[in-house]
Amino acid sequence: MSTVGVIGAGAWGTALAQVAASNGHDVRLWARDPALVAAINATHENAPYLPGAALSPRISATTDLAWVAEAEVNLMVTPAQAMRSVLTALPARAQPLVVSSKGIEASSHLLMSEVAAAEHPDSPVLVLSGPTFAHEVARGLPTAVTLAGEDTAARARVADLIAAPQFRPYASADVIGAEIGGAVKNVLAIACGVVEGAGLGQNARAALIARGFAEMTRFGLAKGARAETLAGLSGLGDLVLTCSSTASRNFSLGAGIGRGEPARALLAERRTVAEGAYTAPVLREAAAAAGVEMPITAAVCALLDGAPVRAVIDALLARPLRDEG
Ligand SMILES: NC(=O)C1=CN([C@@H]2O[C@H](COP(=O)(O)OP(=O)(O)OC[C@H]3O[C@@H](n4cnc5c(N)ncnc54)[C@H](O)[C@@H]3O)[C@@H](O)[C@H]2O)C=CC1
Ligand SMILES: O=C(CO)COP(=O)(O)O
Repeated sequence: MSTVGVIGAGAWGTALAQVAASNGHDVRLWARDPALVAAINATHENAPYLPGAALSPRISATTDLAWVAEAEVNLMVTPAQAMRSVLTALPARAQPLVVSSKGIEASSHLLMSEVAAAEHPDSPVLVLSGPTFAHEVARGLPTAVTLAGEDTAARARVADLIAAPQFRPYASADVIGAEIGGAVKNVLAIACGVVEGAGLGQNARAALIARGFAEMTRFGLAKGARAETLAGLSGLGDLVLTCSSTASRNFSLGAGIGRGEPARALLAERRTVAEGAYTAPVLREAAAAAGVEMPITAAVCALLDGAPVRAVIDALLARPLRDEG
């Protein structure tokens, strides 16, 4: 049995820790908050972020990043905008880093795998992404993910550590594609939430998923992603999941905006991260730089900036008619 490090003890990091521990591995789960660490170790529950999940005693929470860095593999699961600072503090070893967060760095427009490669050039970098609500994974419900990485030996080793009948990693070499799907779908999930909150109906939501997927594909292809990755678990799969359920933080943020609640207030009252709110403005800039049209992303940005819901929807619907392809 091995030692697996998980860096970031929110809902997803904790669920991934449980996956590795259920496979018999010792798990070192890093959090920056000593009170959370103490509570997880005392109660075997992460009550603020993953309430109700009984955690394996093989999971040891810690604030000691150097101790976690000794693990055979480290899963990186902090909020995207915190990823670089945590990677900078993480002692450099040559072991694999598995990026499991979904977002784009605001200051650099870099994907998380690019940030990881820049900070830890000797580590193989992989991406784990897909339709994975943390609370379902923690309950052991069937889940499939894309595990992307160019280093086939590292990818096989990571798959071996985390795979279980109810947690199926599908291998891919398309790191960029796996990341772009996860980052973009968070923005589109906000848009789908708006449709729900504003009461625009199921037809509109399905149209938004399909046109959002077209938007994700245009951007992904421009950045070097493969079409089949975008149509797979980490792209379309995750888009469908998060555009369909209030269990998605991004969708529920959008639903509040759609009901007319101010985005700023909704974000201020949240403890958990809705990555789409941070990805949207970065994505809009990155898309403009790549010459890619992303009208739904632009609409989400306008709504996050406080534009009235009705005006934003009317502007989207008034766009000139065009070919679907
Ligand atoms: N929750 C889910 O179902 C899934 C989440 N993800 C992704 O995983 C990443 C983490 O999300 P969750 O675990 O859900 O977040 P969360 O909202 O449940 O918890 C965030 C965690 O990050 C910590 N944190 C906040 N700022 C930090 C900083 N500056 N440095 C270090 N730690 C910091 C918080 O204390 C908390 O422990 C996100 O990118 C998210 O998109 C991916 C798949 C599923
Ligand atoms: O990424 C997720 C599921 O795959 C979680 O989505 P939310 O962050 O919108 O809750």
